[in-house]
Amino acid sequence: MAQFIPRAAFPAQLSLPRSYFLGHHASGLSKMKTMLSSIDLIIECRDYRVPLTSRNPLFEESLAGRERVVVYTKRDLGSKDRPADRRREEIIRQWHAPSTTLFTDHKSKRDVKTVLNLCKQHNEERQSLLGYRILVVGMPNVGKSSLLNALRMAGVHKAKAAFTGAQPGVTRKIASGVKIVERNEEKGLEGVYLVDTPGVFVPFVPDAEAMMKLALVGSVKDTIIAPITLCDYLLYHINKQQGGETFYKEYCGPTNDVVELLEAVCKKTGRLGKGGVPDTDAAALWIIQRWRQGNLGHFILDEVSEDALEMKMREEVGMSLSQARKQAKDVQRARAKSRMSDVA
Ligand SMILES: Nc1nc2c(ncn2[C@@H]2O[C@H](COP(=O)(O)OP(=O)(O)OP(=O)(O)O)[C@@H](O)[C@H]2O)c(=O)[nH]1
Repeated sequence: MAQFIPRAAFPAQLSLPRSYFLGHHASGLSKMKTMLSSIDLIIECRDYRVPLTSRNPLFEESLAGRERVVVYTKRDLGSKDRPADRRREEIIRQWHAPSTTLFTDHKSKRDVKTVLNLCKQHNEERQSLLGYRILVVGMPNVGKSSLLNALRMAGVHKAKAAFTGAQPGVTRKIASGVKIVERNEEKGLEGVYLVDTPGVFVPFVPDAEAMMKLALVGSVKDTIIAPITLCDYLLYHINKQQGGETFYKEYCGPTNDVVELLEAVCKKTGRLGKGGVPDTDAAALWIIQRWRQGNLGHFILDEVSEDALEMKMREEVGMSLSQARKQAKDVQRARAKSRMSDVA
C-alpha cells in the first residue's frame, strides 16, 4: 500500500472574516481600565493550544502598570507531558519572564493548588488593606470562569460562583470580587478576591489561519466559519501529527479529503438527512467538538520556537487599536470588492 503523505500546507482562505471584536468586548475592556486602580494583580489566561495566537496585545496595552501572571489553560488538551511539551513550556516561560507563567488543567487539583499558592504568596508579600484583588482576563472561552470556580473550591471550599460554557461569551459583565482565600487574622492578612471579566477578542486577526485556530479552540462562535472549512483545517493538523491518521481510524483510512472523512463519519454515526444524504455540516461540528474534548489527539496548533515568538512580537509592535481597526476595515473592503468582482 502506498505511504500516506499529509498535506504540507493548508490553502489560503482569503474570504474568511478576520475580526470578532464585539460591543461587549470593547465595553468590558474600558471598564477594566477604569477599575485598574483597585486591582493588585492581573492573571492573564491564554489557551495552551494556541500560545502565540491567543495573545491579545490589548491586555498588555490597556492594563499596563500592574503585575501580571500568565496562566495557560487547557493544558490537558495540548500536552501529554512529553519531552517536547516540556521544552515548549520552557520557551514560553522564558518569553514571559520576569512575569510568572503557569500551565493548568482546571480539573487538576495540583495545577489549581499551584495557582492558589501563588495568589497566597502575592498576598503575603504585597499585602493589601482592603483585600488582595486579582483581575482575571483573557480571550473568550479560554477558561477564566472555570479557573475562578476551581480556585474558589480549592481555596474556600465553596461551590461555583461563575457560569461556564463551551461557547464564547458566557460571561458578559465584570463580576464583583469572589473570595478564594479567607482573611488570616493571625498573620494580619486580608482575603484574596478574584474578579471575573468577559473575554475580549483581538481587535484584528493578522491572517486567516490565525482566525481558524481561534475558531477551533472556541474563541469565536461556531457560526462564523463554515464547519467544513474548519474541520478541513483540523484534519490538516491531525494528519501532521505523528500517527495522526490513527485518531480517526474508526471512521476511515488515512485521508487528506475532508469530505471523504465526513461522509464516513455520517455513515458510521447515522448523521443522514432526507433521502439518506450525509449531513456533513453536522458531522464537521461533531468532529470539532470531539477534538475540543480531547478525543482526537492532544496537540497544539501554533509552532512554538524562539524564532516564531520573535516574529510574532515584531508583527505586533506598534499596532494600536485604531490602526488595527483601520486594517480590519481595509480587509473587509478588499473582501467585498473581490466578492463583487466574483459576481460580475
Ligand atoms: N479540558 C479543559 N477544558 C477547560 C479547561 N478550562 C476550561 N475548560 C472548558 O472551556 C470552556 C470555556 O470555559 P469558561 O470558563 O466558560 O471560559 P471563559 O473564559 O470564562 O469564557 P467567556 O465567558 O467567553 O469569557 C468550558 O466548556 C470549560 O469546561 C481546562 O483546563 N481543560
